[in-house]
Amino acid sequence: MSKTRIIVAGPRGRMGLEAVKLVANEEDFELVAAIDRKYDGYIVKDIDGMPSLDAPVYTDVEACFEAVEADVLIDLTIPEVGYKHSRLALEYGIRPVVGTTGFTKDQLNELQQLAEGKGLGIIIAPNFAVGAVLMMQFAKMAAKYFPDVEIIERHHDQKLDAPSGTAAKTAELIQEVRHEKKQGHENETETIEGARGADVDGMRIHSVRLPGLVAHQEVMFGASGQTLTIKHDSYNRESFMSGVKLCVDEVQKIDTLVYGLENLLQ
Ligand SMILES: NC(=O)C1=CN([C@@H]2O[C@H](COP(=O)(O)OP(=O)(O)OC[C@H]3O[C@@H](n4cnc5c(N)ncnc54)[C@H](OP(=O)(O)O)[C@@H]3O)[C@@H](O)[C@H]2O)C=CC1
Ligand SMILES: O=C(O)C1=N[C@H](C(=O)O)C[C@H](O)C1
Repeated sequence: MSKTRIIVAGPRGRMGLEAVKLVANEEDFELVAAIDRKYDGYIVKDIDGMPSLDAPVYTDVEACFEAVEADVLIDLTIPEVGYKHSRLALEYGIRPVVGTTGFTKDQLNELQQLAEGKGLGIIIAPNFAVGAVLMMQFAKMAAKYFPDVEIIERHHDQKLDAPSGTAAKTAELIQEVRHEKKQGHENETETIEGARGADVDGMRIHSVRLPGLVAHQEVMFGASGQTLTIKHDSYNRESFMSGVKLCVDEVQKIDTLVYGLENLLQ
């Protein structure tokens, strides 16, 4: 069987480096290029801290897609760049697996249309950790019975987007089963702006950013005389890699956009 030919965008990042290591360690995967904004013309193994791989590095994405035959692009960058990479990848017949968070609904719709037009798969997964996906699913189940809910996500202080993609996705899943409800006292006021967090149909999202954290989320439900808390912690970035591998395998079998790893789990 031939190997899956993979391009990683963002290879020096916290997640990108872990993804490069995954590709290096999987027998069925081959790194055919990396997209990096600083090391144009290098070979991956010549960049400090990278595994010993001979794949070329490109800064110009189109030049990369023109020159390199690839099956899958793994994107772990920033939203504007990840969106641009995904569009171009689809144009070039390469299937994107996107971990980058912060895409807008319009961007998701556009990518879905493009993927379907081309008959290609694309997977956008706000969280690749299986435990986090289960946490979101359990939260959705609980929200049917507990409409009062606050999401508290905690991340390292280098994270750019707030709320996290996982929190946004959790809120979307809860919205599917929860009727809009303003929580808290009807006359509550914020004496310091933002004290009650972000408001999604009346439910609240709180984003904590501190050094020392990796990626953590609690979904807390309350009802008369009881609370229920569903919690997930990622203590390192390896926790995301089995999900990345699953997405690389699955994206080659589909011809539309899949948003969320839960859609791939049996
Ligand atoms: N789906 C999931 O399970 C997970 C998703 N994420 C998401 O993945 C993304 C990356 O996270 P993380 O690895 O922690 O972030 P890092 O900041 O560590 O890495 C981001 C990478 O993107 C590159 N980059 C930044 N700006 C540009 C640009 N304008 N053009 C090209 N490359 C650029 C950076 O290069 P440079 O060093 O030069 O800035 C770096 O290599 C985030 O959106 C995060 O939310 C994170 C963890 C899990
Ligand atoms: O930036 C991160 O670190 C993470 N980003 C994703 C998100 O925004 O939900 C996934 C995970 O929480 C780690």
